[in-house]
Amino acid sequence: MNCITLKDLHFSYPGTINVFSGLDMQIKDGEKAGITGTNGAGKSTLFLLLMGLLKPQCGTISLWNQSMKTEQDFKQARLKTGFLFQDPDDQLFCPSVEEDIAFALLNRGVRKDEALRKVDAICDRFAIGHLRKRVPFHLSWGQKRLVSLAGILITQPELLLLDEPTAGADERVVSTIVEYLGSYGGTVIISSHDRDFLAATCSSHYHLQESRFESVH
Ligand SMILES: Nc1ncnc2c1ncn2[C@@H]1O[C@H](COP(=O)(O)OP(=O)(O)OP(=O)(O)O)[C@@H](O)[C@H]1O
Repeated sequence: MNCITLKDLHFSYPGTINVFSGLDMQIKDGEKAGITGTNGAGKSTLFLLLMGLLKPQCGTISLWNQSMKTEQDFKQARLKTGFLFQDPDDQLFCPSVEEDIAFALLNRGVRKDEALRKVDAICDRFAIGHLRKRVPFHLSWGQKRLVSLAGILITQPELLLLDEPTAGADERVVSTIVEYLGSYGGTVIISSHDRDFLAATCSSHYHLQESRFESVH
């Protein structure tokens, strides 16, 4: 089964040239796909379209073989998807790290004591327990990256969309992410300019350029 199928997708930002004019793409369920592409090729835009945060002018987006037609369709799909924004400042908005990490669980109706137990576990795994009471806005870039990741992984999503997860991250953060992805059983799409990181984490490699999504061997 395909996790993602895009057919003849057209998208442009208001008043600008087309980012995509006829993009086709398929990602299988369970695939770990790395995406490369030059600056401005549309990798972040692609993720925003997959999350339903941008709407294509035409073409179809199917997730788990279901065509995404309405906001409700995307809402359901988002419950099963973890999206790491390229800029962690777009992701973190709570007054404390602990609240940010627990947010998605509480938003899904998980009880507070259970959510906090899961926060304990993921903070241990990512060695960020000492940051729990800190204000996310004041963290370093790499710390923000780990907290953002913890906040999306805590729900154990079936699909992970990671937009340049290693940008600005030190070796420890990178190896924490590599280790996590090594034991992750879902579908992952990673946009990155770091080919070594993609080789360490992905089973397939695609290049995005001028609306073409092509497999790289
Ligand atoms: N909000 C916006 N309004 C107008 N144009 C935008 C907007 N966001 C992105 N773009 C343009 O859309 C194109 C695709 O941008 P996008 O950020 O998706 O590329 P990218 O492949 O992720 O690039 P990078 O590797 O630099 O992160 C670029 O030409 C960019 O300037």
